[in-house]
Amino acid sequence: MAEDLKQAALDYHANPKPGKIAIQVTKPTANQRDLALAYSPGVAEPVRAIMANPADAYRYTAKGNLVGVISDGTAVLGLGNAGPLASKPVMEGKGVLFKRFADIDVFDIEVDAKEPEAFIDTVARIAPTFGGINLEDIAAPHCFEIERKLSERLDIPVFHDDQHGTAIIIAVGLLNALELQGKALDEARIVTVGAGAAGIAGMRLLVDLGVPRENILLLDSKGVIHSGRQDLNAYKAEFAAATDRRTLEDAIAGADVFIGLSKPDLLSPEMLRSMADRPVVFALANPDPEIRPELAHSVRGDLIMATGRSDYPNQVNNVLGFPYIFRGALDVRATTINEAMKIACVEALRGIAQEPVPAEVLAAYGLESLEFGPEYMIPKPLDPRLLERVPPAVARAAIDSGVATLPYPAHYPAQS
Ligand SMILES: NC(=O)C1=CN([C@@H]2O[C@H](COP(=O)(O)OP(=O)(O)OC[C@H]3O[C@@H](n4cnc5c(N)ncnc54)[C@H](OP(=O)(O)O)[C@@H]3O)[C@@H](O)[C@H]2O)C=CC1
Ligand SMILES: CC(=O)C(=O)O
Ligand SMILES: [Mg+2]
Repeated sequence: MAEDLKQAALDYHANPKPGKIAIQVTKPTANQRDLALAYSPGVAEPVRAIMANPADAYRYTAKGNLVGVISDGTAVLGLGNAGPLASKPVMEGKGVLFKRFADIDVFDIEVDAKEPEAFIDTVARIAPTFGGINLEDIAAPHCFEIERKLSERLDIPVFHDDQHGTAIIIAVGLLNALELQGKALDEARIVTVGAGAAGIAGMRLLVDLGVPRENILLLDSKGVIHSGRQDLNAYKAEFAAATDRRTLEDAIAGADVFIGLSKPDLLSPEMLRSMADRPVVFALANPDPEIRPELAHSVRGDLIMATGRSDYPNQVNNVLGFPYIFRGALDVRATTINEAMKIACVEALRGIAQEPVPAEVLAAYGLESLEFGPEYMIPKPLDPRLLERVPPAVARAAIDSGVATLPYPAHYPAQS
């Protein structure tokens, strides 16, 4: 990152007051009567109502529009185990995105828990506060157990964003990028570096969407995940390939797609040169991608390139997913976020990128024109159509798949 952007980022977070998000009071507090309603004695009435009928918590408290963004700080972006305290700017950032894009309130919670059980117990104990739990930046393999056990224990949606949010956006981007490159999803040879939360969930969703497992080579820090390895956890073992290829250099030769969910600068110019014609390169590590777009474009002119960042075209980032998935899930009070809801989100997002771009999106990005193509194959985060289209698709899928407890919202489609 350029030095001036680094300093600007620190200033942005520090001034005019520290952090990026604050709490707002939503009811009058001007006089004695207001206080008598807000607090004692008035507050006892909703307490009594909720004691008699727990569902009244959704009527009388902020629970129904409140998501817990919760991390243990073990996989903060691509910066590794930064710890819970240093994860707080990212968690506040997710809160900003939830609020800005889907009007969802967030408490960010950073938990100092070394073991999954301690983390699970902490989240389960505070869960009554929330309408949903967004787990963030929790390293594999603990993230899988944490999400599964919390989902079993709680009757509100529990969603590990780095797994499913990322997987959904990768699928959207890949479907559109392959279409532009004239390649079929079920024929493309895919090499993914990073077999953690994002890598495993991303590949699982692609398999669900029709990618043959044998078309995927997955790599971790030790190289290709192959059937001869004795050091694989159960999640990596799902993708163990019968192959002689061992390194990224071996794996990438002739591949159609590179997906990076790992660390900076792992894809060299020579490796990029060795890929098939018209490749797709998603270098998604944040903040520094597996290959810089400037470098990639200087190596070959026939690629479609995406990063996870806001300052390049084609931002493949879970910001396109989690605000709208939770909006749809909360609005029908879904008990979980299931595969049908994820796939509905993929379809809704995919279509938006293929349609004409509204003037307000052009204005937000300082562009004169933009159309579906190599430099625009996924919607821009500031596109108001995201809120209009994605929550309805998710809500409908929740209803159709039987996990909604409220009917389709009368006020849909939501407007930004
Ligand atoms: N653009 C987006 O929307 C998103 C991007 N990401 C990015 O993906 C990356 C991973 O995140 P996440 O899955 O949550 O983290 P995890 O900690 O769960 O997984 C990290 C994975 O990266 C692998 N890895 C580390 N170093 C190397 C290396 N030198 N070569 C190959 N593989 C390596 C690890 O290998 P091993 O298993 O051997 O330790 C592990 O499999 C981060 O950079 C993050 O910013 C994540 C979510 C969303
Ligand atoms: C985008 C995101 O969630 C990550 O890089 O971890
Ligand atoms: Mg994350």
